[in-house]
Amino acid sequence: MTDELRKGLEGVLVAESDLSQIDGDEGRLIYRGYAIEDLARHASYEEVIHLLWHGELPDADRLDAFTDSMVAERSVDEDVLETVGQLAAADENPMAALRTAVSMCSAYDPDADEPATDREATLRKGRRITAKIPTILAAFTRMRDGDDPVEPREDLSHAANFLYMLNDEEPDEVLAETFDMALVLHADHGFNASTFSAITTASTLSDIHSSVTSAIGTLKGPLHGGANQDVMEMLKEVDESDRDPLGWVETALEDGRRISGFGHRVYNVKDPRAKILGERSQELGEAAGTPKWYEYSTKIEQFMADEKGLAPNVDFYSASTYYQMGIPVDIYTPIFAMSRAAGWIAHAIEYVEDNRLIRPRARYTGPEDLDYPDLDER
Ligand SMILES: CC(=O)SCCNC(=O)CCNC(=O)[C@H](O)C(C)(C)COP(=O)(O)OP(=O)(O)OC[C@H]1O[C@@H](n2cnc3c(N)ncnc32)[C@H](O)[C@@H]1OP(=O)(O)O
Ligand SMILES: O=C([O-])CC(=O)C(=O)O
Repeated sequence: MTDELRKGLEGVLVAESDLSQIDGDEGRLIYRGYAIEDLARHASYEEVIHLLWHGELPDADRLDAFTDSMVAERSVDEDVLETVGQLAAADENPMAALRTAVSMCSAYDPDADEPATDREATLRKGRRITAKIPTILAAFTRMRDGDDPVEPREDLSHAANFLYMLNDEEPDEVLAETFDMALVLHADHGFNASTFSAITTASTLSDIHSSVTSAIGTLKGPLHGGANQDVMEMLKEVDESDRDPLGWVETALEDGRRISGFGHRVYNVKDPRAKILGERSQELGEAAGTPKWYEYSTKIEQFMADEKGLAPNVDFYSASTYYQMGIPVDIYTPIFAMSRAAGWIAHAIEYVEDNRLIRPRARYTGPEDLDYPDLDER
């Protein structure tokens, strides 16, 4: 036992994993050996899920069978949809609504009672969770606007089907491909905070719905996945202020604010995902004649590098990319969850295969040897 205190578990090695590797000094990310740049360019989200869950990129037949098995699970039980509608009517936070709905899905899962050590049952449950999240999120978003949910389609990819269910309109090729790429980029990232939550829950041999529910709650925070929404709110604030982005950021830093989308526990350089999303944000802005979001972003990026030595993380350029795709700002973080579900499930399954209960300790700094006072003496 060591008494060295590592706040935030920084740099502490707690497990071995075949899933993803991050080189924080070189700005490199790989999923099971494949560079994120290659996967973003060539792989669909379905291929990446297969890679993470089954250890290899599928051949064409396997990909078809895997895609069909995901498509078959897109519909959500009526009771869950009704609850989602109630949460929408109550104007619940979208991440909180997703957390509740995913948790509720376990009541309707045919494998709900199978033990966590049953890998195949956990995979089936994980597949259902991953397939249903887009349906839940699209329904929630529509219902709070007073619109009816749109039934999933079987002939569209995971990414295109979500945009279709969100807008009741089939997305064009650029939108579908951009969204698919965003899902690929967010699918896994080592032992980040939400994945660690998922694993901590899994390490008690609890079920995969509980792991994903824990993880959604963890991703929601502004220091983690919640930052993508904050970035867009910042860019809009800059825009509405009519100030130069540099002046705006300078004031924010002087006020002691953190600039969302910058800094990272592992990357000391620009996040490779931010590079890819930045290019896409620029392309979308040029195509739509709205280059200002990308321009604000690059100015802020330069300023943060010069003044703070901090580089953008994945959340910085996903924000303007989603904005230019017409996606509502407060569902950016649930979209992150939609993708990361694949990584959470992969890690939970991998961890349980060589399980050890996660249970660190804290150094006690409170008082000792107090005399217990009677109620009327306090
Ligand atoms: C998908 C993701 O989760 S990516 C991360 C998304 N989160 C964000 O973008 C939120 C903004 N970023 C941050 O708050 C942090 O950079 C984190 C939480 C991501 C990483 O934090 P840590 O590794 O714990 O670094 P820590 O918080 O100790 O910061 C180190 C120093 O950089 C500063 N710093 C870090 N990020 C920022 C930022 N975004 N804006 C301003 N200053 C920052 C801190 O103030 C600190 O300075 P100090 O030593 O003078 O006090
Ligand atoms: O790895 C982290 O700490 C945060 C992150 O970038 C992610 O989860 O994608």
